[in-house]
Amino acid sequence: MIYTVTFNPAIDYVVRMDRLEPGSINRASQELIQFGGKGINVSTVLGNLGTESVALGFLAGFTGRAIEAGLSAAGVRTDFIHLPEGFTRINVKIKAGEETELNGRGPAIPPEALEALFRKLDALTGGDILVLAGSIPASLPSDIYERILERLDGRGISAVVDAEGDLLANVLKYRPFLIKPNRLELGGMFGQTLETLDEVRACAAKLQERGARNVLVSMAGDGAILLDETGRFHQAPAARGTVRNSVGAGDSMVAGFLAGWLDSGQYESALRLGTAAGGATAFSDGLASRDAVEAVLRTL
Ligand SMILES: Nc1ncnc2c1ncn2[C@@H]1O[C@H](COP(=O)(O)OP(=O)(O)O)[C@@H](O)[C@H]1O
Ligand SMILES: O=P(O)(O)OC[C@H]1O[C@](O)(COP(=O)(O)O)[C@@H](O)[C@@H]1O
Repeated sequence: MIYTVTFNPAIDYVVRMDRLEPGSINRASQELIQFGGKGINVSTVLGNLGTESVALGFLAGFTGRAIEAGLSAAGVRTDFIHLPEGFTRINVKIKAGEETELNGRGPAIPPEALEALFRKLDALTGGDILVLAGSIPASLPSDIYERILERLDGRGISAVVDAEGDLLANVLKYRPFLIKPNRLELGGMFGQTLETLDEVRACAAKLQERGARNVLVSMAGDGAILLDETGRFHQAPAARGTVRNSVGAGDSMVAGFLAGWLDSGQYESALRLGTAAGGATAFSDGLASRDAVEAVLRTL
C-alpha cells in the first residue's frame, strides 16, 4: 500500500485576476478551491490514476473537516489525526500574469498527536511505500522526517520525500527510494542558482552520493531530469499545452512517477507518466484527471 503523510494540509484558494495591485482592493475574475498539501495532492492524483493510497496527516477545524469530506467524496482513503485546536491553513494562490502564493503557517501539532502518527506508521509493512511531502508546521522539530525514517529503517519500506532544505538533506542517509526537488529547491540546497542542465545534473549526483536512490528534478516548463539508481540520467521535456494552474504539478509528477513505476518497474515509463501527470495538472484548473493525463500521454 502507498501511504502519504501531509503534516500541513491546506485548502488551496486559487484566484485569477488580470493584475494584482498591492495596497488596493483586488477583485477576482475566477476562483477555485483545491484540497491540497503535497501528500494529499499525491494521494488524489494516484486515485485519479487508479492507484490506491491512504492519506495520513493532521487536520484541524472546519477547513480540516472540508478536506476530509472532499477527499472521501473523491474516493481517496484517509486516516487523519484531528487536532484539538486551530484550523488547517488556507493557502492563497494568485494568478495575475505572474503567480503569487501566500502559504499559511498551519496549526500546532502537540506531542500526543505526533505519537498517534508514529503508532499508525508502526503498522506499515515491507513493500509499503511512504510518501513524506511538504513543509512542517513551525511547532515541530525540523528533524521530524529524519525521525520517521529512522524509526522505519530496515523494515523494507520505500520512502519518497518531497521537501526542501534540511528536511530533505537530513533524510538522505536513510536511502529514500525517490526524492523530487524542483530546480530552485535543488539549487537552494547548494547555495546556487542552477542555470544549465550540467549544473542540475551535478547537484542531483551529489544528492545521490549522499544516499538518495533516485533523484527526480522537476523544472516546470523545462521538464525534468531523473538520475536513476543505476546512475543513468534520463531527460524528459515538458508536455506542451496551455498552462492554466500549475499548483500541484510537482505532486502530480510524483504520483504519476509512482503509478508508472508500480505498473512497469521501468524508470523511463515512470518518468513518462510523471511528466504527463505534471503537465496535465498544469493544463487543468484543478489536479489532473485520468482523462487529462491520458490526453497528455498521447502527445509525448
Ligand atoms: N508550464 C508547464 N508546462 C508543461 N509541463 C509543466 C509545466 N509546469 C509543470 N509541468 C510539469 O510538471 C512537472 C513538475 O512541475 P514543477 O513546477 O517543476 O514542480 P513543483 O510544483 O514541485 O515546483 C514538470 O517537470 C513538468 O513535467
Ligand atoms: O507544504 P508546503 O511546502 O507549504 O506546500 C503546500 C502547497 O504545496 C502544494 O501542495 C502544491 O505543491 P506543488 O505545486 O509543489 O506540487 C499546494 O497544494 C499547497 O498549498
